[in-house]
Amino acid sequence: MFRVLVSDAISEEGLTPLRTSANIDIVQKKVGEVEDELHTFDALLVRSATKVTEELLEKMTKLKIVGRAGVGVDNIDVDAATKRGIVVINAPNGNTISAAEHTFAMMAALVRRIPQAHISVKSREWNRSAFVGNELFGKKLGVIGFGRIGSEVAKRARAFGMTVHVYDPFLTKERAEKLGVSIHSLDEVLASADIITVHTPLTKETRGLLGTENLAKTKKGVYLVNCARGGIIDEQALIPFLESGHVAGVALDVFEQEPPGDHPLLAFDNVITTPHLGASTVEAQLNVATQVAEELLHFFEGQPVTSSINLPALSKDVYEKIQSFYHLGRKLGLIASQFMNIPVQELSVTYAGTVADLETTYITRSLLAGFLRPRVASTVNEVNAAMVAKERGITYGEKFSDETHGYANCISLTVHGENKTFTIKGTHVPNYGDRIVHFNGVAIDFAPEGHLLYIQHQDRPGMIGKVGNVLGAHDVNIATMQVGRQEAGGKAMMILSLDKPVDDAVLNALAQIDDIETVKRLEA
Ligand SMILES: NC(=O)C1=CN([C@@H]2O[C@H](COP(=O)(O)OP(=O)(O)OC[C@H]3O[C@@H](n4cnc5c(N)ncnc54)[C@H](O)[C@@H]3O)[C@@H](O)[C@H]2O)C=CC1
Ligand SMILES: O=C(O)C(=O)COP(=O)(O)O
Repeated sequence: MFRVLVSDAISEEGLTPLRTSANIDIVQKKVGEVEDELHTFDALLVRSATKVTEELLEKMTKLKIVGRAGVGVDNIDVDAATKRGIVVINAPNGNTISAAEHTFAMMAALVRRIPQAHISVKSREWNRSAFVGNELFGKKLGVIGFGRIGSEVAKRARAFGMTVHVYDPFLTKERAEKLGVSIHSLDEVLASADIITVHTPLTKETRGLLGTENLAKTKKGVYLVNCARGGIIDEQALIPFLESGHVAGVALDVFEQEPPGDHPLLAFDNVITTPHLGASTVEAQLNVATQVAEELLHFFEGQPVTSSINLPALSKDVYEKIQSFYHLGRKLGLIASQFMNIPVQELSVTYAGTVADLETTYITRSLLAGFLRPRVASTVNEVNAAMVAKERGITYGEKFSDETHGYANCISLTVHGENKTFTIKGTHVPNYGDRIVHFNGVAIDFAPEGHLLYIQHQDRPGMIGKVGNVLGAHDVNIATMQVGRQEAGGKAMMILSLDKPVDDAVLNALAQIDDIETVKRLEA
């Protein structure tokens, strides 16, 4: 049974896929109301209200996944989640249209002073001359951040006869042209726009993007809209620009602190606000809740999730193609790590044959997780493998080659430690399974499964019998045995698959046999 804590208001209808699963128990409570049970939840579903801090994650010891029913994950400590191997997913496009429409509604309301006029009429006034506004038609709209929402806002602006100037350092010229907008530098947008709307995520780079210095570069009489995240426009910096009339008006759906309390900006007649309503439509809420609920189900069923913030994105189709290699990668990493039980500096993975055309990033992450697992006490999986490797000073890289050694596909892992290098190669044979085909310089063929024993020895007659005798004397049954050698009479090896793990006494007894150089226990 998986336990899901839903700690913000999430569409009931959207949660249906989770509710109909017999294996899932949903608890809809605020974090503060379930303090004693936090360690029992496998998943946490939130919107923007719950702050998913490192402290909270520390208490949720069983947590495997955080789902954000919406876009912005600035309320989630993604690094802290990644460090713990917790997947973070969001619903990136379910509320795009609602947020774009809300932005447009705010922009129109701002330039036509609709909220102020509304309050006036409700106060039994009829003062038409006090609410003369501006047209949107013919104006220049500066869009900062041209992702999903920014581009939908631009489409609507064009329909209103506005010219759109975009600043987004990650936007390609081709995409901008396709959408009928022109790309400019930030300074150009600031200097030319009659209205500026921001649609970036809140990051280190975008916090305070419109602060004193940049606000001073805007046109006198500019209107500003923030329906993205509080803090992209610096609230304190804005005050003198409103006081001087340089900024003609501001529309804010979001604040640095929500709710904003008795905020000085609220005292300005030309600041209009809504309480973070961009995504608050029946349609958007149903979309985002359904998206995260379905993703959560996939996750619990062991299927890939496609909207993860801290994992390479993987569609079901791609997952099905890489699944076998993903397991092979894990085994290669696991075995190599035990064999090289010394500090290592570098892992080099080479893909050859059919596997080289697949989404290898994910396979490498799996291999890395397999490698790190015997070395770290905490959870390590594809989510945090890269981070854990970095913390431990282990670098890794991928290469591609044509050298398949005669197999349809081949993954080769070379581990570099101090004064020692180890290479293992594996292949996946459809309908047969994973095979290790090269181990420590010797061509061999064995399945990376169960309790394995590696024995390196000199190639002499009678070695197999001697090993069999020792294992028999210790009541250890041999399931399979593979032998290989570099050359007749030279370095040779055996890989045995045993019915049970062997203890140190057995290893010591084997190591006593003449011509045996190394004995290692490997669990796969
Ligand atoms: N008010 C509300 O209820 C809602 C607010 N949002 C917020 O709207 C914002 C945009 O959401 P989406 O369009 O879905 O995200 P998106 O990820 O599709 O687009 C963000 C864009 O910002 C650009 N960007 C990143 N750093 C930048 C920088 N330093 N300068 C300029 N551009 C930069 C990116 O290249 C990207 O094109 C997010 O902050 C999101 O949290 C989203 C939905 C509802
Ligand atoms: O999706 C987003 O980024 C939003 O800002 C929507 O926030 P909400 O889910 O309405 O708290």
